[in-house]
Amino acid sequence: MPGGIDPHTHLAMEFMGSETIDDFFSGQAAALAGGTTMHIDFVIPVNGSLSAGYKAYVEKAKRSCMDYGFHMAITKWDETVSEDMEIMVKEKGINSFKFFLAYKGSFMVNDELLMEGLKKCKSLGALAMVHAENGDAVFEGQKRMIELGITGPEGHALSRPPVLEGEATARAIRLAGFVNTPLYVVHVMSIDAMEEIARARKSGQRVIGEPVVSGLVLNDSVLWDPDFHFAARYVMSPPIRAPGHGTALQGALATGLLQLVGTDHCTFNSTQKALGIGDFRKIPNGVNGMEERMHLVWDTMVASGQISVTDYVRITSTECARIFNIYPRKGAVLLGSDADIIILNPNSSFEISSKSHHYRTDTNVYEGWRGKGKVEVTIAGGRIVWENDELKVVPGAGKYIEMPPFSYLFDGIDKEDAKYLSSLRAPVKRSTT
Ligand SMILES: NC(=O)NCCC(=O)O
Ligand SMILES: [Zn+2]
Repeated sequence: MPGGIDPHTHLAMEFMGSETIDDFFSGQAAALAGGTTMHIDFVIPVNGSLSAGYKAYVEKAKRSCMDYGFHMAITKWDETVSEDMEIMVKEKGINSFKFFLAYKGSFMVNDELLMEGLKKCKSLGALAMVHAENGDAVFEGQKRMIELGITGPEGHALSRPPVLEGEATARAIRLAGFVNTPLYVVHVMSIDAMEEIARARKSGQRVIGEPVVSGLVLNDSVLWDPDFHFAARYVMSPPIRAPGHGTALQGALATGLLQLVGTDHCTFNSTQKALGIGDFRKIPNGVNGMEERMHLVWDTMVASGQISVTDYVRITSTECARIFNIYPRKGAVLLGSDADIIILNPNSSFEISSKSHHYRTDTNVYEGWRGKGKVEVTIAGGRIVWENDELKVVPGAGKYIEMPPFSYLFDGIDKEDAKYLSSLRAPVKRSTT
């Protein structure tokens, strides 16, 4: 089957101490256990420029073992950002931009900035992505928890309940509808957000929903664990939800209400997570998933009989390639495609442990998980790169994949816009006499 494509990881959270960059480059094997291409979110610190960030990350990515592409996060707005976006799309092969509706005081954008970004994305044929949580309300929720004396990791979940994810998802969807441009909702973690996406799609709106492995297979009980260090490992945003959300998200994937599975891989080690002892707001957000995605989705959804092998290929590979406009080069085994192929043995089993994983980080949120369905061989670009649990490729072998704008999600938007304009019955010609 075609190799996995991870639509969403966080390389550049390294400026916050994340070790993801090492997982990706030095840890090498992580994503090759079934993944052949990854998509990296690349968050520029608020005072940096898009062009400078791009240059820096292109340089680092030269060490990559696997093919990769970039998304870029937009955290502020001015003429330079707008011009840089244009350069990124037209000259650098970036066709998606992420907007954070959460993280008040750092990455968060307000509605005005979001709309500027949506309009710019539309004009460039680039896909707007949103981290959908109401950042102002989360801030309020955090204050409430601290006032109640709730300072541990459970305060993280309690301060940003599903309703705040649902609200931001609905708002982003409506604003994207108002601008009439496609929208991609990253890390959908709750029924509330999923239902907003499903409703919008039913009405014909161009909205894509991406749940992530952690949200599909874990539940929030871990955040109530009496051991701070254990609980803190699971802090990510939006939070891992109460039992019931994950199974509903699996059902939505199975029935096509949600479209593809990401990881939002963004690891922090125990020392970094311990920064939040006594104040959950200081626990760096993020969990692993890059190395486990293909195995866990197979185990929980295919081995359990919930979806077919064809569906598995669609949600782990093909749909991502189509959305980011690199199909059929990626996401397919066809004449002329990149020959990215995995051989997954449904009868062999896997076990996850921080002792054997290929990340730099010292913990694994899926510790002890055993399951069925193991990727035994990964072929990238026609060459075996992973076999017998061994990496057979050297840093630098991965290629940068340019992603052209105007994916299928933009088909027909011009006609819809023309229809809208002709529906206005305005301006009304009036005589002033
Ligand atoms: N998701 C998460 O907790 N960490 C990565 C940054 C983000 O996307 O929120
Ligand atoms: Zn995010």
